[in-house]
Amino acid sequence: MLDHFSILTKGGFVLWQKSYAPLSGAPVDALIKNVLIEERAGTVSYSKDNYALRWTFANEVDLVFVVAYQKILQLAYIDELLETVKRLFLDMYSSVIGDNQGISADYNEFEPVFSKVLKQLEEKYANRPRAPRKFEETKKFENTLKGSKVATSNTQLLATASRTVDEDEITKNIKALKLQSGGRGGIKNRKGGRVSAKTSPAPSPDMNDDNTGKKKKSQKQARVWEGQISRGEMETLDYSKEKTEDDDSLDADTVAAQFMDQSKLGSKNKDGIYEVQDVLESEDEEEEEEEGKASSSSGGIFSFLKNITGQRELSAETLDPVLATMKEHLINKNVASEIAEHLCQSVRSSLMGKKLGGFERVSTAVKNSMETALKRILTPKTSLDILRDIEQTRAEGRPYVISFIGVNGVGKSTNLSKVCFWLLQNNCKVLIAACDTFRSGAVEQLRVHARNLRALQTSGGGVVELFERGYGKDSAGIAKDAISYATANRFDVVLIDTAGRMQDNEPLMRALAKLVSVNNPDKIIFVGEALVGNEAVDQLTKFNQALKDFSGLQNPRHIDGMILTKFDTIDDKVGAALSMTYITGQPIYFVGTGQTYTDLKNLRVSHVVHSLLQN
Ligand SMILES: Nc1nc2c(ncn2[C@@H]2O[C@H](COP(=O)(O)OP(=O)(O)OP(=O)(O)O)[C@@H](O)[C@H]2O)c(=O)[nH]1
Repeated sequence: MLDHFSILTKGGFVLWQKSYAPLSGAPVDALIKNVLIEERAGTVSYSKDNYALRWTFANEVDLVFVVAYQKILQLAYIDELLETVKRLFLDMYSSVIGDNQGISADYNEFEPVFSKVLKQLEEKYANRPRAPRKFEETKKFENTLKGSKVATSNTQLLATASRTVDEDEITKNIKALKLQSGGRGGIKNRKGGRVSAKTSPAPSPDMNDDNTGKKKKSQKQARVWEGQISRGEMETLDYSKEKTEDDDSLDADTVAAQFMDQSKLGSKNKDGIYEVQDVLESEDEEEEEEEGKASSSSGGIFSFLKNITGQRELSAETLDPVLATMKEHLINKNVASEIAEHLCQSVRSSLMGKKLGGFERVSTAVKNSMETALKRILTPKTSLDILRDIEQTRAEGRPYVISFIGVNGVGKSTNLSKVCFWLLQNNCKVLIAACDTFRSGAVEQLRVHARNLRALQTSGGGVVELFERGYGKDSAGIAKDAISYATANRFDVVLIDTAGRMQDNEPLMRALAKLVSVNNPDKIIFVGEALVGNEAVDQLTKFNQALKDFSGLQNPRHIDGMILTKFDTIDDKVGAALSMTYITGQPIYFVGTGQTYTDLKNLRVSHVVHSLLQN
């Protein structure tokens, strides 16, 4: 028995609903928020707490039909119920569902119709062989069907009645299994999701230079992992006792000349807040956008779809070729293929059955729908105003804590330092906690940054200090000590630098989850390269999973946002911005655009959407 059926407008207004049991935890609201609004409608089902939810669209009138039932139940009639109810409801009411989507109409007469349909379907399916859910069951089921008993007595039943549900269910199960075994492996093996850099990295000075005028031979030394370091080495590397303050005599102008680009400096807004620059739109971008608006089917933006001509009603036949082109286009822009597929499915679900007006083309409808979907995904759902949050924690008498996490070499330390520069420009007192206790050179790298930033700030308002305890020690403990020190000494912000780690390295992921659960930072920022392709899905999913699985907390934390680095190397292949936002549902706080402290920028949604959709 099902628990609930709703008929809603796509805007979330309920036209008609029927509940057979009180619903706990608002599963339909969760479906709207997490699936329909987040452009995940291309998926076939959604589960929330104990409920399974399925739905179908009537795009011609912008309605959604949703059914909720206990997920332990195997209700084979759900698909047929949804389709039948949709057909009958539209037969009865399509004339009243006009411009205001039938919000004021009375649907009481639908109640007996619905009940009758449900009863008939329940009876019809009661006598069928059960469609299995798991693959082992599917196999058994297939064998049973092939076996003499069922084969002789149920051949006809299979050929007719079962077709709509059981066979489809079996095919779906088998397909799902293939996807599980092949799909995930595919992502992992296809590390080559990377795109080649079209523009070379900015020829700016390397921030890892020790400022002596000589470049280090190599930027990094070999990583020394926990357990491999000898006691002697550890003592040599433990700088916690001897603090080197003598380097504060650096001249601000010299450092500025090397590590800042005046032309890239942000500016103060009317409230006196220092804001970093926006990623610059390409010179002809705005022009093209106008062009695209005026004539989206002829040249310029979206012309990659232009050869596909339109027809009156959108069907699988008319939509699929356009969506296939769109998917390929998104993948070429470096969107993870899995996500390009989900998105196109979502757009497909929202367009099927829709009637095209006048001379509207299929490609224009797909383009418009995709543009809306991209904007919806990329628009931040939480505030990006870190400075306001800092004000709040300052009032609470504690520092605001941000931890920077991510895989190796993506630019965590460098971009942490750029964020520190931005905070210093906003008069904050910042403590950098050197919690990469694994890679030799990591602490010294931060020391150079802290020294440079201090030098740059001699005329500014902020203050920066480094909290370091050397190598080989528990990073969670060091972060804790740093936060206590910052609280006692009235720092506004603690920036925790963590060791880079691969998402499959369980011991290191456990250590990260511990750092997070012990210190409960205000923000967990994932630092990821804009170059990453399919690998983005695996990295973010596994980092989030580890924070959940290894935290030991009842309410585990997750990634709160991202910094996308090396944005200067990707030209218009901005797909990683979309992939990362789609997977986490969290915003991109900044993008890194080079190797100086002024190479930190804001990323505008319009810029990403435009770059993704232009030729
Ligand atoms: N072009 C470009 N290079 C960057 C950017 N951000 C960082 N880098 C460079 O990327 C390299 C790695 O940066 P790090 O900050 O050491 O990376 P990390 O993630 O801290 O490294 P691990 O601690 O080893 O995990 C350095 O050479 C940086 O200068 C960026 O936005 N653009």
